[in-house]
Amino acid sequence: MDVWGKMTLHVIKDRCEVNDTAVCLRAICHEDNNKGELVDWFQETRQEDSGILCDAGAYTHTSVAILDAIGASDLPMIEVHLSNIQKRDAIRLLSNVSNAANGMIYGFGDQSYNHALDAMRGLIHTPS
Ligand SMILES: O=C1C[C@@](O)(C(=O)O)C[C@@H](O)[C@@H]1O
Repeated sequence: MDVWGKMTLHVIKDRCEVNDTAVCLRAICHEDNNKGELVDWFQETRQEDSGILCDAGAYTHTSVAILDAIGASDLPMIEVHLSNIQKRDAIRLLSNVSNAANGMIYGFGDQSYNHALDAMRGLIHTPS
């Protein structure tokens, strides 16, 4: 079974990083296999950052450090996954990261990221 699809992260990144000038949204993508680097990345969120889309990969299911770093950023966060983590093996049913998430989008392959960007646009631009 093809779980993740054929789209490379490089292409997904290029697609997400296209400036959306209509709503002043600019995505910056960061990919790292090292959990500490990811924690650093979340801790270094910049003043101009408005939100986080997070696919923590396998760390989703194991990392409290990533959860804490995202929580400390005080930014809206949408958890994203290529695959439907609820439909896979039992170990993926638990997400630590979702405790800091405004919402989750998963199971749409590479389109998950587009849907998550749309959802983030809504979160950022909906007056509270
Ligand atoms: O690394 C990954 C990829 C994933 O985050 C996804 O995007 O489908 C789902 C995780 O369970 C898995 O460990």
